[in-house]
Amino acid sequence: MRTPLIVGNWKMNKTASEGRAFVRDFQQLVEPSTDVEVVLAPPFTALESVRSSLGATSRIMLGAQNLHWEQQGAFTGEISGSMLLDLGCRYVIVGHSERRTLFWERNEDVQKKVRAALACGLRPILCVGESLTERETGQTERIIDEQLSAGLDQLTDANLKTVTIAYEPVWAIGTGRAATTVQAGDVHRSIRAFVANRWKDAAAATMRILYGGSVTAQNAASFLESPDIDGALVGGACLNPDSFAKIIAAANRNPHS
Ligand SMILES: O=C[C@H](O)COP(=O)(O)O
Repeated sequence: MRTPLIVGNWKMNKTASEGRAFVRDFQQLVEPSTDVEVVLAPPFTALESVRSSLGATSRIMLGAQNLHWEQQGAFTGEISGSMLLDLGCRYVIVGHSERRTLFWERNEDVQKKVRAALACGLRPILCVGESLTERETGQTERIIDEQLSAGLDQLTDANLKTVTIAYEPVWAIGTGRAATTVQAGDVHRSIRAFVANRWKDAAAATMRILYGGSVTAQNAASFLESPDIDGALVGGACLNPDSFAKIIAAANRNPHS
């Protein structure tokens, strides 16, 4: 049984006080049941206000959008996993395509970040996905296999169990042009097969694979009905409490076994 996971990646949006206002409205619309896990991933500067607004008993979890691979030291402007853990984060997004393309993160960097997250007890959400050119030139599978090979390299079974993969075709992010459910379903199936071949069937069976890229309240259900799509990594549509709550409701209606 894979519990659906819906993650809202706020990217560089919302101040700390806007984060408080979001939580106030959002909690009136949704308090997740045991059938779906919900993670809010605000910018670093809003983590504390979101955490305190959610309250100690909320089932809604906190995630971060990035971390540095070192625990501490002379890395001006960076944030470590243990700092995030101390702020109440349970999840951290690693290797988002915006980090890879705008901030030059390489597979080697992503690998170090996944390991650093696991070492301090955070659950990494490893993002993979192809660009439009890579899809059009038939390289989707190769690119994703390389990203998975680097990100999951040498992880123990216990560690693999706490990793989530997010498939985000770069051409679908923020464009309003989501992948079709068939396109997403095909890649999700091949990610699961890759994990099964390379690691263990058991790891592949329990690993959650999220779809991300122009997910909306309108199209979420069609993705979540697909047997290999275990949730969503949502950007634009998570910034509005109402549309994000509707995406969560779609996950609640589509439990996977
Ligand atoms: O992390 C979220 C993704 O990049 C998707 O963003 P989007 O829903 O705005 O396309």
